[in-house]
Amino acid sequence: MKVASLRAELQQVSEDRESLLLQVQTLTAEVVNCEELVVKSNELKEKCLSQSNQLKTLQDELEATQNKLRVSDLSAFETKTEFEDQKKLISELQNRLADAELKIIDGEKFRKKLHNTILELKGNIRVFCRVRPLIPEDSPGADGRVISFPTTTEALGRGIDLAQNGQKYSFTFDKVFMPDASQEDVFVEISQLVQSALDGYKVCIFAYGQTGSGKTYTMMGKPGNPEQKGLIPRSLEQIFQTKQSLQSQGWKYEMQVSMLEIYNETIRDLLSTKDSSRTEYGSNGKQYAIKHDANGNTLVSDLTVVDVCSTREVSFLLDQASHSRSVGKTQMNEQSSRSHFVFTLRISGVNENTEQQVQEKPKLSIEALSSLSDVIFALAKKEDHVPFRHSKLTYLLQPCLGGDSKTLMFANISPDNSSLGESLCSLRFASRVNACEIVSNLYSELSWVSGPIKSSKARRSKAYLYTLPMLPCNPTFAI
Ligand SMILES: Nc1ncnc2c1ncn2[C@@H]1O[C@H](COP(=O)(O)OP(=O)(O)OP(=O)(O)O)[C@@H](O)[C@H]1O
Repeated sequence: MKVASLRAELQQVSEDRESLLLQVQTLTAEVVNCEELVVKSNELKEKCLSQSNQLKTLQDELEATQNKLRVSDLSAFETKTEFEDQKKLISELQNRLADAELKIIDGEKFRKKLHNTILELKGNIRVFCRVRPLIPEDSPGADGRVISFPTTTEALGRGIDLAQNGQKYSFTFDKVFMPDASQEDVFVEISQLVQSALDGYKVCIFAYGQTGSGKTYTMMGKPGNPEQKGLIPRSLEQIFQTKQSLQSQGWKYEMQVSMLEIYNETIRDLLSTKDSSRTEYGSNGKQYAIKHDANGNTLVSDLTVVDVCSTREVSFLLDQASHSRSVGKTQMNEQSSRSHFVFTLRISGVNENTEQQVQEKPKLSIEALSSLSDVIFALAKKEDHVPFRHSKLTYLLQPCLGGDSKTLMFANISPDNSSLGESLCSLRFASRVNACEIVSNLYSELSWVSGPIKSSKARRSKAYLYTLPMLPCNPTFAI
């Protein structure tokens, strides 16, 4: 019984053991599972931690970006406001600029008017006297003591005295240049006239005097020596510089040059491309007829007119003309004093902004020299008939002696005593010309002579620069 009970018990124990073993197995498997789960859980934890870190970073970044966005929004707003302000300012400045431009245009018109008034007050015909220094070519023993320059307040810089046979002859001009006056000193005095040419007025500058008295030196200067450049190159430099600076105000200028020589009543085109050395003087097949149109304008037919844009181009043409003159001189076999050189610059300007014009209508006429005195004295005596048509030269000068035009005559004087007679003659003639100032203004009112020369919109302008040899001494010039 006991054995049976023990067996039963053993059986039970073994069953329990089996069951427990099974449980152990199950639990072992579960433990393994659990361990795996713990590993996984740890991995997940780590992942979670890293992701939460990432999330944190992203959140921080987001916040920073949002901050930035807010700042950007703010600055965009500020920029927009600033832009609007700037736009307003620009529009304000544009209005002010337009006002200023109008004021400049008005100011420029006013300046032109004042400038012209000043020149009119100075006289539309002015005479400058220039005494050249003694040069090695002067006769041996020559001295300049026959000429002196008064130092009284009224005559300083304007007076010149000549002593002949114990007698003193005194003259006063608008300006007297002593022998030491530089080319620059002389140019300073005429630069206002050059400005007038740019403003649309006809300007005529001519040099008068005996041979060797310095006409060419005054007008052209010494080639190859910049300090001794004459009035023509200096005027051209001023004209081209002003042309450049006026471009910003809308002005566009066009310049044309012609150069001719008159010898013995014959006109010679100094810019003709036809080789004049192979032809007789003045007879290169062209007639150079002087024509007057219905408006009273004068033209020289067939004359070469060259468009120029720079001083270099004009220098080239001046060289060409000078060469042509020297060829002509050889043909003439005469002293240069018998020929007259005429340089003409035509200036046409238009302002694209204001549609203003400064324009010259072709008007040129040439005639012989000796009639100049007849014309001047007829003007001085206020005679009904002024003999402009008597000579080519006075035809040429006709537009320059009336209306708004400005004429400047240089009386060039040699200083040596052997030239005294001719110097006296030149100064007497120059004095008579000087006396014509007021008559010139009077003449502008005589509509029968030249007709209207100016309209409010368009003006002619022309710079004439001449060298004229001396007129024959005429007792009627005596003062
Ligand atoms: N102001 C001056 N200073 C220095 N030299 C001068 C001056 N004026 C003239 N001369 C010199 O005097 C000489 C004669 O001058 P220029 O040739 O200009 O005379 P001109 O009146 O043109 O003569 P022409 O009528 O014969 O052509 C030249 O050698 C010139 O260089």
